[in-house]
Amino acid sequence: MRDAGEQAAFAPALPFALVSDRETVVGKGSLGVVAPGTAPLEARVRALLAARPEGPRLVLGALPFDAGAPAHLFQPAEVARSGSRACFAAAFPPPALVRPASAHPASGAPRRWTAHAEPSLAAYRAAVAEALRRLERGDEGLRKVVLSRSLRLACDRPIETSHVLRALAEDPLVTAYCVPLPEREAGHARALVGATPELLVSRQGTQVLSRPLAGSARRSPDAGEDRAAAEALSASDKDRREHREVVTAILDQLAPYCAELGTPDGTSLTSTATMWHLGTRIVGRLRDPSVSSVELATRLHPTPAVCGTPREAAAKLIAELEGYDRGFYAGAVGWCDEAGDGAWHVAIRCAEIEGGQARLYAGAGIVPGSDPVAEGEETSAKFAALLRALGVGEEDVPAEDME
Ligand SMILES: C=C(O[C@H]1C=CC=C(C(=O)O)[C@@H]1O)C(=O)O
Repeated sequence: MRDAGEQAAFAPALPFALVSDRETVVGKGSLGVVAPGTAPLEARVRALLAARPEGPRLVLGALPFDAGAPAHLFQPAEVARSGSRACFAAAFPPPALVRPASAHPASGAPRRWTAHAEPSLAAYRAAVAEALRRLERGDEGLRKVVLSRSLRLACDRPIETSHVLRALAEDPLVTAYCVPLPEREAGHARALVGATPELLVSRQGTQVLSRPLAGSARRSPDAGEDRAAAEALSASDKDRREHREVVTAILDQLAPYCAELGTPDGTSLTSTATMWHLGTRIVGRLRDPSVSSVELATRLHPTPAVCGTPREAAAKLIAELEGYDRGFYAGAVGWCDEAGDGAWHVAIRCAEIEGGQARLYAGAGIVPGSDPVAEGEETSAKFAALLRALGVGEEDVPAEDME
């Protein structure tokens, strides 16, 4: 574990950004990092802000999937916020030459990519089949588990993260994000970059909002097929069960904190440029306005949209069957200010980029009745937005890993 001195030396190589039509937050530089420790994260956030009264009154960053691993939260040296995308263009100006965002305008010759799946699609299907056996036996009361796989990409030159972020932010239905991470090798900028459709929790005054998603279908460029995919998802009992696990868990976790709590619109279809999902808006009013957005995020995370139910049994099965550390994938990215207001988005549809390497992650919720082939196909569909933003062609990924 790094000590507090090293943490404070964090020098982000690129800005932090959360970008959507509703809210954009851009942070540059770092005045200090929330120290690791055993005190609750919200107390450590307050301690950092109290120690540096000269800086912006908020922290930005990422929470890892494993709630026991250290969070990466820092106080930026400068921050810009807007209720639209206004401050995004100023921090990430579009390149002078107008070409498709995925063409990486500064790079000259076309980029060459190599890709391999880790685990392979075949191994992922086998893991899903094993999870189904455990679910059907009811081991440890298991009802749902979310299993992921990853794609490792290597480029013949450094990946231009800001181009990737701009390309992801073209989808108006997602929150695009870039979280600079501490470098592991000098000069190899490292960042978590993605485009999530899912809000873990936001808090503004006493208003609490969560918008969980679970249940998915690939979108189609053909309007008829696209509508049919949406209707099949809406009617799918398997997907509705998968979704209900998430909504129930979030309502249960929020109930002790809220005077009013409900799902005023019920469950409905929602989409990104590449996927359909089932979504539910959960709204609440806090009993105690001193409960911060970080505290709410750490209580809710990991929801059954990324882990499963019961939480501990699902996390154990994920560790056994996935066999890799998810890092910040399936964690949360966001911000929290001194008053406790803030927003935390589920860190999915993302890649960890480091120099010329990118590791993409995608997962799918498994419940009794899931099909290993269909779940594998769902993870392939979830890679599509990132592959497009990186400028990686389907032909660059081994066909047997992208069916
Ligand atoms: C875990 C992921 O998606 C979650 C969010 C929406 C729909 C999901 C699903 O249908 O399985 C997942 O729960 C991911 O994209 O890696």
